[in-house]
Amino acid sequence: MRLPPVPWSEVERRARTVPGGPVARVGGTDDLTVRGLVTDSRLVVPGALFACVRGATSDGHRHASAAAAAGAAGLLVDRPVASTLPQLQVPSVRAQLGPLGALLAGDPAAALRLAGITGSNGKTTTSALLRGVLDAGGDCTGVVGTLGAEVGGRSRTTALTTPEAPELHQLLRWMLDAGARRAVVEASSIALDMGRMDGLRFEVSVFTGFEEDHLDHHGTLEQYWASKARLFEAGRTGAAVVVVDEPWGRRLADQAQVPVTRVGSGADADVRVLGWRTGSSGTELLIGDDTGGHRVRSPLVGRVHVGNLAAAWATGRVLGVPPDRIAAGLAAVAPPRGRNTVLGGSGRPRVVVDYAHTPRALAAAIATAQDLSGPGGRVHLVLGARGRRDRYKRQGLGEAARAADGVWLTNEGSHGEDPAAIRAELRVGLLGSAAGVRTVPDRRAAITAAVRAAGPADVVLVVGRGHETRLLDTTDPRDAVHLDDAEVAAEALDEAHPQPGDRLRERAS
Ligand SMILES: CC(=O)N[C@H]1[C@@H](OP(=O)(O)OP(=O)(O)OC[C@H]2O[C@@H](n3ccc(=O)[nH]c3=O)[C@H](O)[C@@H]2O)O[C@H](CO)[C@@H](O)[C@@H]1O[C@H](C)C(=O)N[C@@H](C)C(=O)N[C@H](CCC(=O)O)C(=O)O
Repeated sequence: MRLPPVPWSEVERRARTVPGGPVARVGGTDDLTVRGLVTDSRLVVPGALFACVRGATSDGHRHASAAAAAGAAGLLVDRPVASTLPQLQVPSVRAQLGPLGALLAGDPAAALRLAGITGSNGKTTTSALLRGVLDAGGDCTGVVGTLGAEVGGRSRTTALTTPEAPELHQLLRWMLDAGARRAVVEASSIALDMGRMDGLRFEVSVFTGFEEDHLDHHGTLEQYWASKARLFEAGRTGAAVVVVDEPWGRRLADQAQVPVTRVGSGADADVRVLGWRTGSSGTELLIGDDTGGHRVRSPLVGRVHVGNLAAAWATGRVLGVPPDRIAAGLAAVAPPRGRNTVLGGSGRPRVVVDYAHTPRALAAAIATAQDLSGPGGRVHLVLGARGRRDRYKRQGLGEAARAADGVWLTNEGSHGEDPAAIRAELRVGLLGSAAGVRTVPDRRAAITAAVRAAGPADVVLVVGRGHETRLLDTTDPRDAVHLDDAEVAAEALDEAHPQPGDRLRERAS
């Protein structure tokens, strides 16, 4: 639906609702209207309001003339710029992105029931599960997160886990127009910190777990924690579902000012995991809650999903979905792309492709690979680390990798950093390890070599990139090349371990 343009005076009125200081209008007659809020001059369309955001590498104020050339109707600034365009000067442009993004998207969040999901790991899977649960309960639910945005069988790509506020509101509008009544939003700590979700009100928010990550951005673990905890403030969410199997979850549950449903395996859990088992065909768990015991089956593979499944169950209950509908929803959700994606098997080695990029997630992924290996089987790990990001994690990743039987050190996108230096830092954690460590700098070659070396009972675990399909080795995004770990693994499996049927077909052709 194309929204009507919004009068300049209304934009000004909404801007004044944001606390923090004076709003000054420079130019722009009362009959001026704007259509859409944009933060990137390269994405400006005629009639848009261009928000000049000061960033880490650039300053939107410097791109005002490019925005004007592209047809922007007005500017949102925190200092006046030399331009013929009318300007709205505010104390903080970032603080306005939520309220004005909402206004210019027709306030879609007001018509949607929202669920937010945060946690160091498990956000994407839990979002997909919750969406499945809500749809099984009879709703049409949109979802936005690391894998992009989806509603009613349609999808859109996004660059960030939680998009900048104007894009987020536009996506919510798109979902609403497609018939959604609810939306599940993945909330990254960086987004919470930068205010991308300010102004959104969640019916329920979910916490899937916490470990050290994104310290390049947050500085300290405490600040990282505080950013995540922000999602659970009383003004932002109505209820919380918290996985309490580790101290950070218990801390959140204890300090939250909203009603909390505790999820875990301990006796204090409101939704309790009473037992579980996982294998190559999926995961089964027994959950106990105030309505009794429930058997849950899911095609998702790996013990790491036990908490995600239980959290989705609990959230479904908080939102009033009956237990049989929740169970049906969880059973119907296919594994999200690159989250323990399992290939091979049936007499061939298995390959697991996973997004694990933190030490604890890697340890869990290796444990899952061990669960999936056959008698006497070995785990071959293909490991790298992304360049120019969270360097402090590398030694911990190396340490976690010691649990594998063999490690293939490789590239994960160096982003301009020296790839050999990245591998050297991973090696520090692996020092003295019994695991055989080989270095194959080219990622495609490393995956292929690991698959070739694997026996029928073995598992090759490829971690770090999961669903990602672009690999970047310079600082210029235009240099990114296509590389899909699952695609490479499937090719290597077919080449090194063809199924009997494949050979027959080859001979016949
Ligand atoms: C730390 C952070 O959130 N950075 C985001 C932020 O960057 P920034 O404020 O430093 O922007 P900048 O590049 O300096 O540019 C300033 C402004 O000028 C604009 N500009 C720039 C160039 C130009 O030609 N024209 C123009 O208008 C930019 O669009 C921007 O509005 O605004 C940019 C524009 O929206 C984002 O692309 C950028 O995300 C960067 C790429 C990023 O990698 N962010 C990651 C760390 C992130 O946010 N990740 C989280 C967590 C994921 C997880 O949990 O795993 C996420 O939610 O995705």
